[in-house]
Amino acid sequence: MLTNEGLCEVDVWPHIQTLTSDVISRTAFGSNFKEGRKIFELQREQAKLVMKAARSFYIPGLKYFPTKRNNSMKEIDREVKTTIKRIIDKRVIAMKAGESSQETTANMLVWTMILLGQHTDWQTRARDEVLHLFGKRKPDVDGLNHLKIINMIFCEVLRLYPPATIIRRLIYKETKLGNITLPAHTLVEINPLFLHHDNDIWGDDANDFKPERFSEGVSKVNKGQASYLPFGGGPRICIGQNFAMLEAKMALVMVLQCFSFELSPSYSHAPYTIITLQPQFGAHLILHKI
Ligand code: HEM
Repeated sequence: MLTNEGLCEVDVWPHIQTLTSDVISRTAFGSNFKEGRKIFELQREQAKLVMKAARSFYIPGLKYFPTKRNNSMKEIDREVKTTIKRIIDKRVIAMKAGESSQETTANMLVWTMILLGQHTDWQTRARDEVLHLFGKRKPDVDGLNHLKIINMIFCEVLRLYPPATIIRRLIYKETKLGNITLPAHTLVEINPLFLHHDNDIWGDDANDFKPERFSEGVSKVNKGQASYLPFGGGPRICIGQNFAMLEAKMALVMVLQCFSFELSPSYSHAPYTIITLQPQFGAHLILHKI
């Protein structure tokens, strides 16, 4: 794959998706990880169909008609259920949480590689930190917890490209929100993407990649408000956030130890949402072996 100059162009997006679904499949399904991975592949297909349905005209009752899309969705649903049942029958604990967690972690990693391919000064700072802590050694958990620059970078990536773009809450009793009174059973949608780009909260440079914002941790940035919500908040906050951060750090450290990279001219910037926030046309990078 490498040219004589030791570089090559790779769309890293599909590889990152394989990596994160492999990690969660092995963690959740143990020796049955191949079947687990199949579930994630089916779910990716399902997400595309759900988005198509959400973007088309709403006709009451249409979902009960045997259209091509409805039939495909039912077929995928059946296959996912049969596969999960097969795994449970073999007495392996299937972790339901894994369904979208591999996707969100993949999103965080891919946007990180894209942004570091663009902001190579931060890539150099991250690599210096990695080489200082680990050299070319395999990273260990203790060392991963000491990564400060990489932590700041991930926080800023999650601010600019929060994988979960919508958080929902169903209000169970009448609630006052500022000067609005919301009746019971109202569905409230919070959009972290808008919140994270709000100039009033983040300043005029809200759209810029500036990991230094997080140099003193997340709580300083929040200023006592819930203005930074990549993992949601409250009692239903993401339970996998530490797992995700550890996994992403491990992967990024190993990439930084082996390669330097920059954005390829064939990369085209098109964030879009298929349940989670993804790069529509992949993530083409030029890798240099180091
Ligand atoms: C960068 C990666 C991830 C992001 C950005 C993310 C984001 C989120 C968000 C926004 C929520 C909703 C929280 C709320 O409603 O307040 C959530 C819930 C959840 N996440 Fe994650 N997540 C990630 C990775 C993971 C991983 C790796 C796992 C499991 C290993 C996981 C398991 C869960 C579970 C089980 C919930 C539901 C919690 C509940 O309803 O009580 N997540 N996540």
